[in-house]
Amino acid sequence: MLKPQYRLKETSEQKANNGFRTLKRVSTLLSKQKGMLALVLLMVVFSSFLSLFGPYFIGKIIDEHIVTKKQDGLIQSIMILGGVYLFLSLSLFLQNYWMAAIAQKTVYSLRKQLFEKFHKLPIRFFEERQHGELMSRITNDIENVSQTLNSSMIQFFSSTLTLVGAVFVMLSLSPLLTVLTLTIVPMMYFGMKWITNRTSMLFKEQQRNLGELNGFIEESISGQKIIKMFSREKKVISEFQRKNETLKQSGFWAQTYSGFIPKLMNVLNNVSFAIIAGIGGVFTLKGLISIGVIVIFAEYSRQFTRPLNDLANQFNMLLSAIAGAERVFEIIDMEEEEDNKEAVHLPNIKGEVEFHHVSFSYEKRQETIRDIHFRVSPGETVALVGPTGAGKTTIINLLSRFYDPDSGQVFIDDYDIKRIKRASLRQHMAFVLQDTFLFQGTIRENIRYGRLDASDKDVEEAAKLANAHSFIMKLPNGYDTILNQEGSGISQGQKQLLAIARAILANPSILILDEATSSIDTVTELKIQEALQRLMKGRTSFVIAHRLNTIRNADQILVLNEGRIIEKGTHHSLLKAKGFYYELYHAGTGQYNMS
Ligand SMILES: Nc1ncnc2c1ncn2[C@@H]1O[C@H](COP(=O)(O)OP(=O)(O)OP(=O)(O)O)[C@@H](O)[C@H]1O
Repeated sequence: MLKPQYRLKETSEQKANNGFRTLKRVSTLLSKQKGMLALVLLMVVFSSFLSLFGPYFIGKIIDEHIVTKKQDGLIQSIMILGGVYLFLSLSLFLQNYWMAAIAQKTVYSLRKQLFEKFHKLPIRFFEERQHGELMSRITNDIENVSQTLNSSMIQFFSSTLTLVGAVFVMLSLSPLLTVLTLTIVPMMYFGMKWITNRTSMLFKEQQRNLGELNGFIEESISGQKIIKMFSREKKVISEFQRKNETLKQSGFWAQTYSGFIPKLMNVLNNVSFAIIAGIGGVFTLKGLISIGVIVIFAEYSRQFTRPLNDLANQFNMLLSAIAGAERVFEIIDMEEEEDNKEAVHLPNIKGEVEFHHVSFSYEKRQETIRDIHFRVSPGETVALVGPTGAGKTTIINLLSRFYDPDSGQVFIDDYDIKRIKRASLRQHMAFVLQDTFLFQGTIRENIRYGRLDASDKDVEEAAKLANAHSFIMKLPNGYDTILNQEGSGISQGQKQLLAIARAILANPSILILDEATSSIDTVTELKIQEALQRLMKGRTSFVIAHRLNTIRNADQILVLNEGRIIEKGTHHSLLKAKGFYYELYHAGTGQYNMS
């Protein structure tokens, strides 16, 4: 396995640049919904204004009606105040409603793009990466972006506006009291810095521990059978307890420190209130400001400590969403497995295959196969044999264009397969592999995967030819029995019969068969052999062979060792030659030992 190559080390400057670029890209995505976005921004401005105007108006009411005990117009003012808060609520509701729509549309299209991209990437991409990690990009990372778009965008703008607006109004009412009230800002900054320095480290540790614990849980659920087989339950539970304990410890400290934040904000709010009440009171007595101004200040100071706190939180969320979006874009930008511009559809073919001096390596430093050269006539069966790692699967990978040769060519009926559209090429092939992959769905749907437009009758016909019909009919719901991905409920051999039915339905000219190494009961084995004979009849078949019977019947045996074809011929001619094949055949106790 290759190591993932996308984790290149970045300098901090590159990181900032990338972050900025990602942000720009997200805004381009958002700008597709300009109209709605403009409405949201309008509502944000409106609500920020109203949330500043409310306290200001309360202050005015106190000065004009309460302090002076003048009742004229008081009712009207209170009604206006009621209206202000009503519209404030309405504008908050609307901005959330529209923003949720924008965010969901954006992540919907991002998710769609990413999923479609997965299907355009070469198989190499998936072989080089952990599947769980790829899945987390389409789930966790996109969710991260979604949450930030949903909440942080609005909060970011409204916090900034409220903050600027509050300071501006406060300055216009009493510059001196404003400066005194703002003295808590540096205290807040240093206090928050002290806490976040500790929490950011602890949260990372908590995430890491959580990841480890989740990985361990996943592993022990999927490995339940083996755990039970070896009676390792106690060991697994004690290992789990150790990881759980570590998570508890880091979680405890992360929560404890981050729990200080609201306490600190509370203390500082009280300090600012004390400053405003105390010093504001003195100013009022000296006639410098009115009582209403004290009320306005008290209310505003509450309003700007909150946005300051929000902004810090939003910034953290924004950073993690950028990281998420970057991981998503990274895949969206990857080079696709594209067909040649002149690539053609493969018409009906006879099934002649030729490898013309083909060499290939998965990794640059080591050549996997070298100068592979052979020709197969239509309808022939070719057995690929050789020790493990000899390159048998690689030859199949090249024939089906999961990879392309570094040099040399592969021909099907005189078409260089590089000039054939991949999908068209694979339509002429069917695969029966060791590990049959079943999708969640009915048996009928799973067989129909071979040819989607096949009728129920075709499906049953194929199942009969594959010797699968009788076991299917014995299942409680027959062809409508639902299988899960693991195909639990049916045996290994029965899974292979289903794979053969699929291949029969696909009716390919070229067949690729990776024989199972696992032993299957003799009756099922006979059924498989019989079904395979029917399937292979009249088709060019490539068999990664493990069974003596298959090899004996092959028209051609290619003996591979260390990436080269070292011998070629039929079973008899190769035995007669007394070379590598002969050695393999007689290896050890005279048992057949091909892989
Ligand atoms: N995706 C890959 N990336 C890098 N190296 C690979 C990859 N797949 C296979 N190899 C290497 O290429 C060589 C040939 O592998 P291949 O799978 O073709 O062997 P094989 O003959 O099919 O073996 P087996 O019988 O065990 O399946 C091996 O050394 C293997 O380690």
